[in-house]
Amino acid sequence: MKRGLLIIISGPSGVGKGTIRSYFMQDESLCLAYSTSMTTRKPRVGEVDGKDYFFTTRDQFEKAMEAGELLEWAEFVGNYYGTPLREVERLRNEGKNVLLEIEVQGATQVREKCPDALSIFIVPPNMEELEKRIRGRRSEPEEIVQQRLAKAAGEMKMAKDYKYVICNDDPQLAADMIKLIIKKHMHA
Ligand SMILES: Nc1nc2c(ncn2[C@@H]2O[C@H](COP(=O)(O)OP(=O)(O)O)[C@@H](O)[C@H]2O)c(=O)[nH]1
Ligand SMILES: Nc1ncnc2c1ncn2[C@@H]1O[C@H](COP(=O)(O)OP(=O)(O)O)[C@@H](O)[C@H]1O
Repeated sequence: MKRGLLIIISGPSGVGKGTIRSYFMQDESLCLAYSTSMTTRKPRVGEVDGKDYFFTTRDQFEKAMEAGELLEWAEFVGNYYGTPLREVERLRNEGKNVLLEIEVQGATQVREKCPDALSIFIVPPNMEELEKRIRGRRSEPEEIVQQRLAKAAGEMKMAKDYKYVICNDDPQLAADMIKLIIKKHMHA
């Protein structure tokens, strides 16, 4: 069986990564599996442990890191985030195209380890719209929103390292473009 692709999707907090994903994730022809990350961030209302993230303590996270259980990891606005390696390998060996929704430092680590990973960066139409979206989500206190927005400008500079850059103006259109990109690489 052909090994599945490794697909990285990055973009600043609030750009719409999760929203876009909900438009294409269930498309069976893409044969996708979402890699659930580990994080020390507290769950948001409605987030499910083991589905959205594996919510964990700093201590447990550091143990996983030291044991070499993570494909990549990074600290983002005061919390650790990382990708459990074993599950990614298992799914790819089953032929699934594995989607990593990770920030820019982690993406750099994955590209170094897996140069054939397919990478996509999502940008907002403009920074005012990004601010509107992250505030509109009402998931973080003001202080954290400020920190995430302050990080966004630096993250946008990393877009050049990605194979594709997509603007999330209309989420359906952005999802359709991602579908086309994945299909092209599946049949390459
Ligand atoms: N490096 C890395 N980044 C991750 C991982 N999981 C999530 N992230 C990124 O961490 C950042 C913060 O995620 P989160 O707190 O869920 O906020 P959101 O992206 O605004 O919904 C986002 O850029 C995520 O893409 C991971 O396993 N590794
Ligand atoms: N194209 C879009 N136009 C307007 N609002 C959007 C668009 N895409 C996402 N949103 C909204 O922006 C907010 C952040 O989206 P989300 O998917 O949580 O971002 P991310 O996963 O990148 O942090 C949500 O409230 C979502 O409904």
